[in-house]
Amino acid sequence: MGVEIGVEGLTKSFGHQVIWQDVSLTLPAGEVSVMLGPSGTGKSVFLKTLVGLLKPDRGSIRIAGTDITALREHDLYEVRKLFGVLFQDGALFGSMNLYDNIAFPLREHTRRPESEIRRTVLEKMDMVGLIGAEDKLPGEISGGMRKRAGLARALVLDPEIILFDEPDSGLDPVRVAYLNQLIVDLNAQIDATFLIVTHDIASARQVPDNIGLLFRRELVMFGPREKLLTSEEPVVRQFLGGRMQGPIGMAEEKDAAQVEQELAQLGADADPAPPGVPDLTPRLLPTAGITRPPRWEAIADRESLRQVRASIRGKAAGS
Ligand SMILES: Nc1ncnc2c1ncn2[C@@H]1O[C@H](COP(=O)(O)OP(=O)(O)OP(=O)(O)O)[C@@H](O)[C@H]1O
Repeated sequence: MGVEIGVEGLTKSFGHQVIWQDVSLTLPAGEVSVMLGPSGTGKSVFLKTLVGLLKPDRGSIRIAGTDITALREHDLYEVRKLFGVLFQDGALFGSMNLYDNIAFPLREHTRRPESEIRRTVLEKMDMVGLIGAEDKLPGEISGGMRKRAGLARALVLDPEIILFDEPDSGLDPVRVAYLNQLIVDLNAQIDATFLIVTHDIASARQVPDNIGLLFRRELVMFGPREKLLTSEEPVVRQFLGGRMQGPIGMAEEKDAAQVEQELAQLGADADPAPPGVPDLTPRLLPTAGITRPPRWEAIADRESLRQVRASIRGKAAGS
């Protein structure tokens, strides 16, 4: 069922620049978590720290019970095998066709025979809908296909944890919708813990079990999707509402006086999500036909219960 990642008091700086400090959270085993935050708040740095590519200044990262911040490079190499990472641009080798790109980790890290490699590569290409594109070069396919090829490559070593660095960047809304469905379907099919870094609020509303928000060098909040989506914390509401009014400024945080002035100007009426009114977008469920593990059955039951309640409330309000 994937592995749990426990982060405690994590701090990272480059020279005098503190990126974030005292970050504590638990990524529950097998669940999908999303990390949000304005540009430059250190989301990619967080992913790189989790996978051991960057060393934190302080704090611990427990993966399957081991604090990886205390490990030497050789042992970290073993831990990294637990991870599959989907980099922003798919990070494919431009001169290799998709088949060889996807086979690459298997040829590098295992001694499996080519027949077995072939079976695994085709299985993962099938999972991401790329069968038939084996001979294509990365330069010959669309951005969406490159992301899916990157995802197939992240899957070949059967990772326990998959990190997605802005999987939606550079994709049109329709491709983002397909990719989100693919992420949910994969989570139902494989036993892995997912962490997705994204700017896309629509994805954050529909896809994860948990949402976190990095801002002002801190983890403002991390918790179940429902908690964040109904939060009245100003930073969370501004970010999830995609609004200019609030503590988050164009280049950096605004000063308190400016925030007060804007909120006063805005007035309660203009706020699209007034306090106390939960805006719960329905959760994206695995495609029909995919066998759901008990975790997803429970999510689907909760979702249909929520829809029944919403329709009863709607009828009561209309009568
Ligand atoms: N290796 C490094 N050395 C020095 N500074 C770095 C390094 N890597 C990242 N930074 C700095 O850390 C800060 C956070 O960068 P990061 O890419 O993690 O932000 P982000 O939240 O992922 O941004 P975006 O949403 O725009 O991708 C930036 O100021 C960046 O310049």
